[in-house]
Amino acid sequence: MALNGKIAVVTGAANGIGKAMTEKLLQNGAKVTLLDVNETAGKNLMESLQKEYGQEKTLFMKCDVESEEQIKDAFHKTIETFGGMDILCNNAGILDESQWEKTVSINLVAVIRVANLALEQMSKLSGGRGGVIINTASMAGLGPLPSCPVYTATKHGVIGFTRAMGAASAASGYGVRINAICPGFVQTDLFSRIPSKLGKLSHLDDLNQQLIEKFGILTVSEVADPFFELVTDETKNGEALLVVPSRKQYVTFPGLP
Ligand SMILES: NC(=O)c1ccc[n+]([C@@H]2O[C@H](COP(=O)([O-])OP(=O)(O)OC[C@H]3O[C@@H](n4cnc5c(N)ncnc54)[C@H](O)[C@@H]3O)[C@@H](O)[C@H]2O)c1
Ligand SMILES: CCCCC[C@H](O)/C=C/C=C\C=C\C=C\[C@@H](O)[C@@H](O)CCCC(=O)O
Repeated sequence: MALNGKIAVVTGAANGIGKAMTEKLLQNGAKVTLLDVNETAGKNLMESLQKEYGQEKTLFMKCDVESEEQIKDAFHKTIETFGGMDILCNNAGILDESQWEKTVSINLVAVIRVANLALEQMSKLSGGRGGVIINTASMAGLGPLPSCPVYTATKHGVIGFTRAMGAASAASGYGVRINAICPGFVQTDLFSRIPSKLGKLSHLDDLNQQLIEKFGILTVSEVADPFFELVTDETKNGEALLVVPSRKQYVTFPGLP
């Protein structure tokens, strides 16, 4: 999928991995709507990107992925402004074991809500032109992080949803590929805040340090390249792509007996 003229929406676009996804998409010719609750960071980034890529290439909207109304407004504004919607980067997420309901609400419920609302716009069966959805899961969606069991659960859920929804989309003829990117540890604000976000399991942070030693830490740019492969490789659907400093790997899952 060449990106010139393609139109993307990125949630959690103002910082971290979402910001890197946004920049990668713009570098390759796409137009991008940036969505984030952090209005200051989002507006500052949009102004910077408009100077680099042109006024007509980016749009920022303050948007809380927990709000169905705000997501619907963002998709309608994207289509009104740019003329369509081809790519969704379902990326916004938090890690906060002391606010576990909010973590589930943002990391799983909202990922499902945003994907379903995007399919209403993108599916060829409802007047869309097809495209691709990339859900941001995590290595914690493939193996447990004892210090953050709720976060682990949400990311396992994102991978299960991705695999099932990708199969459903193919079987239904939506024309929309759905994949998950599963980064290991990535140097971002979320990563930096972890020790203060573990709640009653904060005594287990030393286990995290052991895992960080084992797997290393990615830069956001190191996530952007494999992400771009999931966007552009039209053979990829229902995939979970693990990314750690030493390797990237399409995960194979045990089949049903
Ligand atoms: N940093 C890591 O080690 C790592 C590894 C694997 C996966 N992830 C996942 O990558 C995604 C991005 O995380 P990050 O590390 O870049 O974090 P980050 O905190 O640096 O950036 C997340 C962005 O999402 C925004 N956001 C948070 N809640 C939101 C909401 N309700 N609505 C809209 N925007 C919201 C924040 O304002 C922020 O700009 C998350 O889903 C996270 O779980 C992170
Ligand atoms: C406490 C850090 C939270 C960061 C959240 C972010 O999503 C990053 C997660 C990164 C890594 C998670 C690793 C989980 C590892 C264990 O499940 C381990 O058992 C997996 C072993 C897999 C292997 O190949 O050995």
